[in-house]
Amino acid sequence: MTDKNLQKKQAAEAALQYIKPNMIVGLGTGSTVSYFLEALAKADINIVGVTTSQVTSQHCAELNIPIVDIDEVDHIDVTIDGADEVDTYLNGIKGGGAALLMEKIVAKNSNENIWIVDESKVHATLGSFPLPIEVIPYGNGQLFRQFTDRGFFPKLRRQANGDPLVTDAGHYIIDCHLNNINNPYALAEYLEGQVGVVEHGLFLNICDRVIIGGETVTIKERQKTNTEQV
Ligand SMILES: O=C[C@H](O)[C@H](O)[C@H](O)COP(=O)(O)O
Repeated sequence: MTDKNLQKKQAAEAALQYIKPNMIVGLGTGSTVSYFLEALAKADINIVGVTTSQVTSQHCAELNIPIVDIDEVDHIDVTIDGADEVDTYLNGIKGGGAALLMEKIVAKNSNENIWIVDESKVHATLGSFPLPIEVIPYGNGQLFRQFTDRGFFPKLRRQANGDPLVTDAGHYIIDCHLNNINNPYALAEYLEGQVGVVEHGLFLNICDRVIIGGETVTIKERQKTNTEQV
C-alpha cells in the first residue's frame, strides 16, 4: 500500500470513533470513503447509511451496509466524506469523483460533517486541485466560453472514450484550473448566480472536523463563525 493510501486508511479508521449505534450516517464517495465503508462493515455497528453516489450505494450493497433514501429520513447524524483539497479554515474542494451535487445535499442536511483525507490534500489556500462545476448539458458551451473569458482555464470532463462524463444526476462537469482561489466566497457567489450551473465543488463552512492520516493521525475542528453559533 502506498503512503497516501495508508494515510487514507488511517483517517478512515479514525472516523469510526464518531459513529455510534443507531445513527443515520451520510456516506460520501471516493477511495478514502471506500476504506471507511470497509472499516464500518468490519466494526459491525448498527447504523443506516444515506449514500452520495451510485458507486457508494453499490459498495454498501457488497458490504451489507443497510442504506435508505435521503427522503426517508428526518435527519442525518453525521456524514463521513473525503475531499480533494482542504484549507486551514476547513473549507474545501470536492467533486474529483463527480459526486459533488449529492455530496453537498447530504452534507447540508447533516448535523455534523467529518472529512477524512491524506496529508497531500491539506493546503494553505484552495485552487491547486481543479474546481469541478456541475452544469446542465444544454448550453454548457456558453458557460465554458464565459469561464474561459474569466481566465478559469476550463476543461470539460470526459470519459475514457472521449464522450462527456455524465454525473449520476445527468449533468456535465467543467473542471476549472484556477491555481489559487483568493476569495472562495466571492467565487462561490458568482458561480451560484450563473444560469446552467447546478452546483460547484467549493464546500465552504460545511466541514466541522477533518481527520488527516499520517505518522500520527491529526484531527482539526472548524471554528464556527458568530452567525453560525447563534
Ligand atoms: O466526487 C468525489 C468526492 O468529492 C471525493 O470525496 C473526493 O474526490 C475525494 O476522493 P478520494 O478519497 O478518492 O481522494
